[in-house]
This record gives sequence, C-alpha cells and structure tokens, in this order.
Amino acid sequence: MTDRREFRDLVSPDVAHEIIHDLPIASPPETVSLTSARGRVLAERIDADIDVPGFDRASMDGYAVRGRDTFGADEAAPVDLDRIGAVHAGATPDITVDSGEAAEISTGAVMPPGADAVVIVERTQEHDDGATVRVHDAVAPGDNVMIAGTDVAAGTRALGPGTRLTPREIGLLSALGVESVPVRGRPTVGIVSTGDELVRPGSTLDTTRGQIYDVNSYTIAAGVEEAGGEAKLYPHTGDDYDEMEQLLIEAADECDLVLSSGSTSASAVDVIYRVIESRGDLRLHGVAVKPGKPMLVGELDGSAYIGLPGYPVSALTIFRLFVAPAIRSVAGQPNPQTATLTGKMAVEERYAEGRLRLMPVGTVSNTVGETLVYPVDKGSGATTSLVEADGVVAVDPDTEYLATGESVTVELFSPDVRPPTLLGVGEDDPVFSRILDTLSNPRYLAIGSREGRRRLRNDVPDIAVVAGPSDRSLDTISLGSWKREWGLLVPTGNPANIDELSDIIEMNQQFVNRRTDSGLRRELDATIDSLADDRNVSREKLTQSIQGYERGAKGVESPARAIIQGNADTGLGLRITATERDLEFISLGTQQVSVEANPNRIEKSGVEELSDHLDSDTVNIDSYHGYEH
Ligand SMILES: Nc1nc2c(c(=O)[nH]1)N[C@H]1C(S)=C(S)[C@@H](COP(=O)(O)OP(=O)(O)OC[C@H]3O[C@@H](n4cnc5c(N)ncnc54)[C@H](O)[C@@H]3O)O[C@H]1N2
Ligand code: MOO
Repeated sequence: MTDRREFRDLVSPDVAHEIIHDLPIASPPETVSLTSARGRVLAERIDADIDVPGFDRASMDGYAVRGRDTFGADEAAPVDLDRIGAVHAGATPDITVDSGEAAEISTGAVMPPGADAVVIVERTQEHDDGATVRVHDAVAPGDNVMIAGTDVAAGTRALGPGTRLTPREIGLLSALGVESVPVRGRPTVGIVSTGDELVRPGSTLDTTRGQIYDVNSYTIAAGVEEAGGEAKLYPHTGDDYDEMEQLLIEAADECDLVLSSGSTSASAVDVIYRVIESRGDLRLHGVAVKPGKPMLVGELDGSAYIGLPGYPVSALTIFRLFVAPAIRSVAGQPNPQTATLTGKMAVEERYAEGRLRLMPVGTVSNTVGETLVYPVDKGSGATTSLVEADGVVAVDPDTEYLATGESVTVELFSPDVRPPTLLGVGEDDPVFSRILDTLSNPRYLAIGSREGRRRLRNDVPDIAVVAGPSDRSLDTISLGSWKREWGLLVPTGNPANIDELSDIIEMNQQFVNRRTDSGLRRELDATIDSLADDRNVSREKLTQSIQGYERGAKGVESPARAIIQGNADTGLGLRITATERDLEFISLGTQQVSVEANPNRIEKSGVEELSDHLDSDTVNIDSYHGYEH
C-alpha cells in the first residue's frame, strides 16, 4: 500500500498555471520559406528593402499624358494629342512624352518619361487612323498613377515581431521580395500514452483483453498542432517502470515538452510520478479541478514534463486549460478568441467535491431567444461528453448547487460553435436517424423513450421520439408517427428453430435484450406480461428462464451485432435491422414510433424544418423494411 498516492493537497488552478509558466519550454527561432510560413509568427521585424512599386506605375489602361495638356478638356471641348506609341507592362518605355503628346499605356506599365498622368481609355477616342487621341477628360498630375514607394517605401517597418502570418502578410512579404522569414520556433511536443490496453486506430481490438483504441494521442496531438507546436507520437508504454522510464527519457531528449497521458492516479501500477521523481523534478501532483485532478508537472532530463490523466475528457480538459496556453506562449501564438453565452440552467445540478468544476454543457434555444443549458456528463471516460457539448460552465469550488433557471455563463469551445437548430432526444430508431441526415444542424441524443419523455416534460429538448407503452401521457404536439415491426432476431437458417416468444423461454437460448429505457424493451415486457397472464404466472417466473434478459444493450443494432459475432443465439430487434444485417426475423408485432414536439418550441425553425420533412416526400417511410405509416 505504500506505493499508493493520495491526493490530500490539491493545488489551485492559479498555482498550477504559475508552476507550468516556470517550466523551461524553449524553442529557438527558425527561418522558413514563404510557402511554409502561413500560421507562423514573425520572430523579428521585417523592414522594406525596396520601394513598392519600384517605379511610377500606370494604374489604369489608357494614355500617358502631361496633365497640364488636358486642363479644361471635357465632353464639349475635347483636346487632341499626338499619339506617339505605346508602353506595355513588363517593358522599358522607349518613348518620351512631350507637350501635346500621348502614349498608349497598359495597367502596371512604367510611366514613360515626360508623362505624369493617365487618361483612362474610356474617356478617349482615336482619330486620323490612330495618329491622334481625342481626350474628353481633364486629369491632374498623378491621376491614375501609383508613384514609386507609395505602397511601401524602402526603409520603413513592414511587419513587427509577433505578427502572425496570414495570406495578407504573406502578400506583403512577397511584394518586398522576401523569400524566407525568421519565425518563432514551434516547440516539439512528445506524446507518450500509457496503458497496456491501448491500441492504435487501424489495428484490430481484442476486447476480451480490455483493449481500447488510443484516444489521447490523437486528441492531444491535434491540440498541440492547433496551439502552434509540433506533435511527435511515441509508442505506447505499459505500466512497467523500466519501459516507461526509457521511453520518457527518450522523449525528453528529443522534445521541448513531454506530455504523457494516463498512469497519473492512485493505483499501485500508476508509476509515472515515480519516474519523474527519480529522474527529474516533480513539482506538482494533483490540481483542484474536475475533471483532471491527478495532473503531474515537472522536469525530466532538462525538458518540461506534464502528465495528463488517462480519461480522455480529463486529458483534453487539462490540456485546454493548462497546456495549450503554455505551448501558444512559446510559439508566440495569440490566445484564440473565446466566445461566451449566458443561459439558464435547464435542470438542477448538484456537485460538492470542492474542486473547480469545468462542466461540459449542451445548449438549446427556446422560442423567446433564451439559451437553456444542460450538463452533458457521461463521465470522464466518454469521448461523447465533449462532442455532445457546446462548451463548459466553470462552477466555482464553493458552489454546491445550481438551481433550474439559474443564470450561468457558457464558454463555448470556440467562437464558431453553433448551438444545434434542433435538440431531439429519445428512442434509437433507424429510420429517424436517417431523417436526421436531412436536417441542417440537429443534435439527437438516443437516450431511450422513457428518458426522452422525462426530459420533454422538463422542457429541455425541442422534440422527443418515443415508442412503446408508457404509463404517463405527454402534453405535446405530434409531428408525425409510423409503425415499425419488432420481434426476435436469429442467425440465418434459424438453427434453433425459434418461432415464437415462448421458445426463448423454454429453449435455453442466449438472448440479447435492450435497456429498460428503450421503447422496444417496454414492448417486449408488455408482451411477456400478457404471456404471463395467459399462463397465470408472474412476469419474473418467465424472465428468469430467459438467459440474458436482465442485461440490456444500448443500441438498436447491439443484439444483431452480438448474434453476428457468435456471442448470442437470439436478440430483441426490428425487421429493418434483420434485413440489413442478413439475419432472420420472427415477428412479434408492430409498435408505433412518434415524434413529439415540445408545445413551447413549435415555432422554432429547427422544429418547423423537421415537421416539413416529416410531411414531405423527403422521407418515404413505407420504403423501409417493416415500416409503414
Ligand atoms: N482510487 C482512485 N481511483 C481513481 C482516482 C482516485 O483519486 N482514486 N482518480 C480518478 C480520476 S479523478 C482520474 S482522472 C483517473 C485518472 O487515472 P490515470 O491518469 O491513472 O489514468 P489511467 O488509470 O491510466 O486511465 C484511466 C482510464 O482512461 C483510459 N485511458 C487511458 N489512456 C487512454 C488513451 N490514451 N486513450 C483512451 N483512453 C485512455 C484507461 O483505459 C482508463 O479507462 O483515475 C481515477 N481513479
Ligand atoms: O479528475 Mo478525474 O478527471 O475527476 O475524472
């Protein structure tokens, strides 16, 4: 037990920022060519070595003249000048314009000696077979001419240090003939994800061994690049001390900053802090934020080191809060624009762990333009906790309770986050999920019919999709409904010869159920109830004999997938799934699926859009197997 770490003294986020600020993350400036300069930050000022333009330049097509010759000219009293030749862009003029003369000139050409203005071609006419130019307009010296150095004069400061190079600045540098520029270094950030369970996307998972795809290496690498660093992925390390030490030292030698993820916490196998303690200097272990408490900060072999917690939400939250600002500061990148919105809590929320809580939240607007805010907390281990959220609400360590209706400030993940046009919740229905693809920016949380009804009653979502029996009626407006055929899925050829519900009770088959939240499950339970009534036994008596009845799977396709993988003999599902997954289907009936709108949101554009699609031919319900209007 002595190896275990307890987090009694968590440091405050402010102190953590200071400790990270003092880390030696250095990255020397470098010189890059203009073609790779976009997004980089100038390390030094750039002065103009040349005038731009480097000569007096015609800015319109027309005739180069002496302005004084045209004075008084207008439509009624044009002036005739002798046309003495032409000057084109990219050519040295071989003529001089004297008094009473004009030379044809094209935009961008060098003004010929003697000329000081250009009359645009539209205000002239050629006469005498081109020997004379009739000018209908007076021009003053300088008109339609860009004098040498007016864009940039040689010797002036063109761009200052710290300027972020966008296409506009790159344009100026090109005009000055600068071919490569000194820019701030991009710190090299080594990413070491720890855990024997991790596998890189692209390889096959062995879930029996608890393998999962590595998330953090990719989220963190993307975050590093976005902040202006250069990410370098290292192979995974397990929890073996020597292996971890060797990999971390290698990364520290090659990188300006090493970021590990995982192995930060209290378990005896979480050895990473011991590597830092023995090979470097551990300056922080544990910060008072949620999620992300077990963060580590220190130095390792002269490089900066930050240990992120393993849970993807915790890792990314700590990265955004503490690490990204440090990388931006070294790379000279400005802090990104933040955008906040003020909304009202749609539900109440309790929390009392005494840490600054960065609560992921989703937002939805109601028809009077208010923003409603609801927590999206599927836990630190769920990547959807962040994808289904629009931003975070920072809840102060002393705040233990947020009441429904309380005003909160949401910091959006970025200023271009747009709250969904439609927030829907409820049943996982394969056809409704296709309808979603036709809408502009919907968010749909497949949390089941029961939870969907509950949230709709609480006035959070715009719509709920519900199926199956329910004991409570809803005060809602139906936007549409259809019927879907449900029953038992079995492998092709139906090896166990199942043809009715009672077979799975009597035949000792491995069954895959759905969760009690789903309308499909409620339908099954109602059918079992009537079977129990017929036999004059309790529902439990029957369900006890169904292997797998108690454990419900989340997705509408989960039972089918289990059968295909050979992990089950039969499962609860829909005809459409059986057809699409090449399984056989034993029909047990049809159930109604209805799309119910929150009566207070009926005028919201996203709801109107959905309603229109449901009424139109966009959605041909009858074309799906087992579906009918
Ligand atoms: N008894 C205690 N248990 C835990 C505590 C505690 O104080 N006492 N703290 C919890 C908190 S808070 C967090 S956060 C986590 C952090 O744990 P670790 O940093 O040690 O992370 P691991 O245990 O290695 O992994 C946690 C979890 O995340 C998965 N993981 C890890 N790396 C990745 C990756 N690159 N991609 C995707 N998923 C990853 C890993 O498989 C685990 O499921 O500890 C709590 N426990
Ligand atoms: O710090 Mo942990 O991230 O609360 O789950």
